[in-house]
Amino acid sequence: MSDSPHQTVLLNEAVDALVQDVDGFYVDGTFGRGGHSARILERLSEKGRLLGIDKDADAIAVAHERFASDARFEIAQGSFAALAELVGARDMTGKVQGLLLDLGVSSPQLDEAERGFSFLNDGPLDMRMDRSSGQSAAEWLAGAPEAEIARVLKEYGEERFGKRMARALVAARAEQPITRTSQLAEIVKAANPAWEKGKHPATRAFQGIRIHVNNELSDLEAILAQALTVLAPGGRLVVISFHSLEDRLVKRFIRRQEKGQPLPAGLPVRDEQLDRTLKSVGKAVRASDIEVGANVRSRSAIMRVAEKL
Ligand SMILES: C[S@@+](CC[C@H](N)C(=O)[O-])C[C@H]1O[C@@H](n2cnc3c(N)ncnc32)[C@H](O)[C@@H]1O
Repeated sequence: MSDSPHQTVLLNEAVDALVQDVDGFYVDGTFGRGGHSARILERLSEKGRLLGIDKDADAIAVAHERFASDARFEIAQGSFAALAELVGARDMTGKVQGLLLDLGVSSPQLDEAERGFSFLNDGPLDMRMDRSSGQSAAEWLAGAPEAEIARVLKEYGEERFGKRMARALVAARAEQPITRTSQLAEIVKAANPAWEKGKHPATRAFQGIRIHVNNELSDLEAILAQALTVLAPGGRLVVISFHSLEDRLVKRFIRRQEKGQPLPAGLPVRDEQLDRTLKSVGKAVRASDIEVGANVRSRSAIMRVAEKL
């Protein structure tokens, strides 16, 4: 397991927005290395409780090590898409005071070559946050039809040369299986005719494949819907996203819940009959210049907060 640290992004901003009741029950859906969790626990009283969730066995090991002696804390291994079940099993449905999501991968996941997330460090082409289930990136690339690869690169990687890269990957795998991150990076790099300034030419392709392999967008959609049932009235949803696809999902979800059920125009409906479930709190928050200077990963972070009505 990598012992490289994870620099927590928007630490004060997220925890300030999240914790409104120090005796409450909170969920950190993306435990990572516990940066946000540690700060939440500092804020909570003896009565407060925190449930951490992570897909990654390394994160779970850190949670046991770091917070074993804190009776207010509990960790669950699995996808945060199982939120309603995890909260229900603790008899806390409708009673959660705050749910935090700090999406994407942690620095240790990226830095450890063996995890296969990085185009900079050569390693086995894995990219799974949960290595005990699902297909690795290498397994997926070995069998996926060209059109599916192109769609993943284009939709999830927002890679405009997705089709061209998919063609190159299919041609390359006919010669030799693509099993290393360096192989993937080289093939994609050679198929990229217009390198963006300041960006590795394989950045978008790696992002797209990672999102696909980990079901990142469908997990996010699933947990957002469940947040409405687990949160208590006044409870907060705090989401930190790192790319536009995630942020768009979060922004649209909050907007839809703020507006309530769409009704035919002209119906004589009072405001309170609209079935609104959330109200957004403040504007989207970005990392300060000081934070970006100290941690380049925070540059793309955007945090949105909403409160259950
Ligand atoms: C950016 S890191 C969180 C860092 C954490 N806030 C900290 O300060 O240490 C994201 C973590 O969420 C986990 N993760 C991402 N998607 C997940 C999902 N759908 N279910 C459970 N864990 C997930 C990853 O394994 C990773 O450990």
